[in-house]
Amino acid sequence: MSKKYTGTWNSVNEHEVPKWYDGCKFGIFIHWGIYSVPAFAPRTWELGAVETNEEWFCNNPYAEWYYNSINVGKGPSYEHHIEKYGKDFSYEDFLPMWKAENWQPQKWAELFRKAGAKYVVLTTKHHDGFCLYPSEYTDFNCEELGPKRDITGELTDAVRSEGLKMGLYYSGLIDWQFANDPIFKEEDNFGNACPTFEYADYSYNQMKELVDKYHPSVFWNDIGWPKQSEHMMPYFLAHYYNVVEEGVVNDRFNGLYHDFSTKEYKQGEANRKEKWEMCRGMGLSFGYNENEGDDQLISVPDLIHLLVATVSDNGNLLLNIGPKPDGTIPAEQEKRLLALGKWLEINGEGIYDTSCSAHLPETAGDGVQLFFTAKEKDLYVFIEGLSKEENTVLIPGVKGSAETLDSTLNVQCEETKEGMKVRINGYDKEKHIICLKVKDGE
Ligand SMILES: CC(=O)NC[C@H]1N[C@@H](C)[C@@H](O)[C@@H](O)[C@@H]1O
Repeated sequence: MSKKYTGTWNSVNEHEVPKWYDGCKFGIFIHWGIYSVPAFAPRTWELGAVETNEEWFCNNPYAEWYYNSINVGKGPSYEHHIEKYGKDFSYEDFLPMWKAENWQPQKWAELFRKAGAKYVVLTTKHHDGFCLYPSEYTDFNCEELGPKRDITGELTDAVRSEGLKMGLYYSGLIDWQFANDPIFKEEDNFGNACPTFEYADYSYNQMKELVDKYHPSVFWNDIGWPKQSEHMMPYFLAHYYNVVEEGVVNDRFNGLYHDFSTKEYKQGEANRKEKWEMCRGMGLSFGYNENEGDDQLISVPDLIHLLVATVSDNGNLLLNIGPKPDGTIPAEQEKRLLALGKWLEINGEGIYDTSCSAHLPETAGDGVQLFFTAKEKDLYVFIEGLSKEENTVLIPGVKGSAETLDSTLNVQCEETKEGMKVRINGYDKEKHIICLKVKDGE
């Protein structure tokens, strides 16, 4: 008999992070919307690298912020809009250009599976207020306008048919259909972006309809929760957990509640003692940005490093893709997903369903980095920075014998008083980070 939650903080605070979420380690974030049509933002900074002040909001690298980037009336996106579309061309005028004519949700889901992802999170309503599902509370949605399909419903079915979990993103506190003064700095709006009871009711009803229609395994709220309905939060969470027993939520609920905490690019803190999730795009944007070609995206080695470093620190990686308006995924993004999947085919045993090891990451000389994960008593050692075909690496404080997850490598182990000395033959740089399994090594 599954636990029944009541609408009280005492009750929902008993909720624990479900094992499936901790074990999944790698998910795909999808930002797809009207903003995918102009697909424009300047390539400036990673979130968290600079202050989110006027300079940030007038040079916003997030292409999904296009509405605000033209609403501020200055900066590269505004100038681009005036030059390319003219000052009388509104954001909503892009809607008929979002046709999704080549969209095949099953192909997306197959790609995510091949990438080694175990869950997906789709934007159902981003800050522009456009709904990627047939909401009962607004006609500003993708069944009535633009693609004229239930994007959320079709993708949810395809993702689940490929054996992945489906999560939904909702912009809880910013909705430019309700409040659209230009945002020049975070404190202007984020704290109280939509300050009406009308919006509080609207957003509560939409979040509940998303839970009831799609039973999302992850409810990924963004920005925050309306102050006017904060007292309703435990009721929503109790309803969500009662409807979706395996449900899990992030930490963007006004700091009042979370199952897992989030980092976004450089913003946010990770504490390995609790479950957290890193989300980022492959470039500086979540929405598709035509200014981000292959050379501007994170490299495959850096992507594999990000996954290993995140997982070894008790995190999940939620890696974003920004599809084009026709429903295709940019080739440079697909290439990276497939490369990650190829690496995970060989090394996934040291990633999926592992937990944090007592061993902390450390350097092993000659620029070699070590990362660790554990699975019951077995220890997995990730070795980054090998360069030669033949390498000798000392793994301090580790005893026993190691086998490599990559069967094309040859590994000999020698126990020394400092730890395990391993000789690795057959390395080449296409292998990126390699993984050794040390039976009973944890
Ligand atoms: C830290 C924060 O509030 N980020 C908001 C940010 N979240 C990203 C996943 C994207 O959806 C951005 O467009 C959004 O502003």
